Amino acid sequence: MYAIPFLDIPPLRSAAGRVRLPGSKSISNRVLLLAGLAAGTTAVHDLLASDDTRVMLAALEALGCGLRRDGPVLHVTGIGGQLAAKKAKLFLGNAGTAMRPLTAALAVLAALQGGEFELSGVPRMHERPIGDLVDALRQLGCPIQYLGNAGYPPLRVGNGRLANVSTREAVRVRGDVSSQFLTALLLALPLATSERAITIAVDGELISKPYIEITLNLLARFGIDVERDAADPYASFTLPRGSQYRSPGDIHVEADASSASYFVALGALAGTDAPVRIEGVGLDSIQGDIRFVDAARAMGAQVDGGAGWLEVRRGTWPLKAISLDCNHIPDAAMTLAVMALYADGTTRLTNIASWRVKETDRIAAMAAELRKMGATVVEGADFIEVTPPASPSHWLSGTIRTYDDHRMAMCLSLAAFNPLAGAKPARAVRILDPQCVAKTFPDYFEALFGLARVDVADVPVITIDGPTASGKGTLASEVARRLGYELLDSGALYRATALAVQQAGADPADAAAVAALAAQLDLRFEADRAFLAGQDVTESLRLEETGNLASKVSVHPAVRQALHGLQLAFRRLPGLVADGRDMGTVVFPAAPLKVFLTASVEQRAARRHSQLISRGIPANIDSLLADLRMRDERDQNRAVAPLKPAEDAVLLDNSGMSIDEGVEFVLEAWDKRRM
Ligand SMILES: Nc1ncnc2c1ncn2[C@@H]1O[C@H](COP(=O)(O)OP(=O)(O)O)[C@@H](O)[C@H]1O
Ligand SMILES: Nc1ccn([C@H]2C[C@H](O)[C@@H](COP(=O)(O)OP(=O)(O)O)O2)c(=O)n1
Repeated sequence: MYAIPFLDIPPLRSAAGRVRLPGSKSISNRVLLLAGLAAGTTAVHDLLASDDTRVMLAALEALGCGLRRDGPVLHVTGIGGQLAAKKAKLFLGNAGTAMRPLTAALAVLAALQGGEFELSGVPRMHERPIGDLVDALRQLGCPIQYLGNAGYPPLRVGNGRLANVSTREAVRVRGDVSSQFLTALLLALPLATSERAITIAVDGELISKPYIEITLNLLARFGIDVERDAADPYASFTLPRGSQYRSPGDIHVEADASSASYFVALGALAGTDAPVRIEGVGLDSIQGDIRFVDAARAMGAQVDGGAGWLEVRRGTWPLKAISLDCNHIPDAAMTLAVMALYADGTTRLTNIASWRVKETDRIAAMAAELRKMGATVVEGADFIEVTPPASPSHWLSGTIRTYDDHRMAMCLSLAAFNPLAGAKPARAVRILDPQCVAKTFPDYFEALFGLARVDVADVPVITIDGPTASGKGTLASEVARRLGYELLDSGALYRATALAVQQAGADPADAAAVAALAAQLDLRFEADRAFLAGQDVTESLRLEETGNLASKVSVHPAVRQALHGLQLAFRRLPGLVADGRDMGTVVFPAAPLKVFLTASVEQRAARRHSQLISRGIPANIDSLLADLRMRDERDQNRAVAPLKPAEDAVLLDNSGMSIDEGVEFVLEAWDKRRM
């Protein structure tokens, strides 16, 4: 996950390959609640790991459910319909799929068994309406109190005493604001069927019907068959008398069909040479958003699929503008709004009023961000109309706000596509707060970068060269972390070559022998450790002795040549920070930002001294100073790729600077370049 303030996505050109998607959020949280209410243990496979499931799991734990991880499987032992804890305060973040059903289930349990629970969330959750659900639960006689504004969380359900739950009359609930209220009642009301069946009657036209189908499908998996009226299957739902949640034993969570929409769109936009293959969800999905596939086809995508897989290529190009009622695919429809940037006319998406009460007001947010890309957008209470930029030259690069909304971030990342080869100016986008994708798809950007193809010249590189102990490694790794970029510590390659020379007992002066070892270097980096031929060399790599030997073997042109390709391969999405001696002069001569880092030799010796001492390695300042001078001398005066600033390098003497000041200096210089 990119836990950074912003992520710059360079111009993307095409896409191909395979992606396995994380589990569906809607299915995950419904399954968790049902398993938590049922008696016995349910083994949940492929559960989504995300912010929204984490808050649900924390809530279940607080309510006394047993949770046990066994590799990828989560075993949930439910409370069997009996409150184990009668009081709890539950924080539910921004997870509507946790807030609504837990409100309903706990309101019923608290009324029947005497309990008191507080449910709260992040500020945005406290702006998302829940009044219609509360009204429905109050009809049953469940005591519920608003702790903030009437109609919105936070809430207190139950008051510690038993209440009379009356189920004679049908419970009426509005269906035209959010289908999550109906889902919440369907999931919770089996708890109140001991005396008689309960009917839920829907007022108004039910929106997001496919989500109700998911709910009914999962209830059936847990042994509850909801009765419906054949003539009007969305008008009322009856839970039979004596309904009991029965664990199915094992249950698999399908991959998220809404998440699939980004990769279906990717294939439609950029699957030019080979398809984008999506695994974990397919044409057999129980999720309504799978019907996004039809919408994508209507825009021109070529989609194949089967049980648990989809393959998407570009078909018609440019895409065809469409006009579509999106009631059946409310979440995935956002992806259509971004595909509309690449269409041959105006795309109109209607019946999307529910966008306004999601993680953010998605109609307003989408309109604002698409305009930044150069589109013309008209918005109404329940529709959006997107007309693409007049021509590629009207496309704009931009900074995308994401409004703490995972789907805004994922959709708008697709705007980084530049399908017209060589179109100038190429479009890049900056995504603010990229970690908001953690709500449903923590590794979304990694998955995108795994499929996207670029012109390698478009992948930005920042080079940091300088003498030993100037702080290159420290500066480079922090700059890379802050930008979410890859890191190349080129010195480590020369150091690993030095170790290989040592192990082979080769002569460091024998250029051909050393170059042969460098060419076959079996070096692997894994979670901050380095392995040479399978052996952990993290510590020996950093020894001064190794650095000095590296300096000696690196004078041979053949050795440098042998390591050249390896270094270039580090230039990957979304960008690279490379540190060494010749990053700016030889390996990445066209890098848009080159830093030459120096500090006085005395300072550097002192830094190295304290670095070694802090690692428990004995060191002597005088001999370090002598070694450093010798190394500077050799690195600066060798014939090939000597240590020197590139002509266009920014010089940074950090003798009097803190590490943070150095980092800020480079990030500011980078931001200026970007302008
Ligand atoms: N202003 C500074 N910038 C970077 N590093 C510094 C600074 N001041 C002290 N140091 C310390 O200097 C030591 C050497 O830094 P390192 O990154 O290993 O250098 P290099 O990669 O250039 O050999 C580290 O312990 C680092 O924490
Ligand atoms: N791009 C590079 C990086 C390192 N080298 C050589 C020269 C250096 O003295 C050694 C060790 O480099 P390294 O950057 O790991 O050393 P320091 O951390 O600066 O002490 O490798 C090089 O020739 N070219």
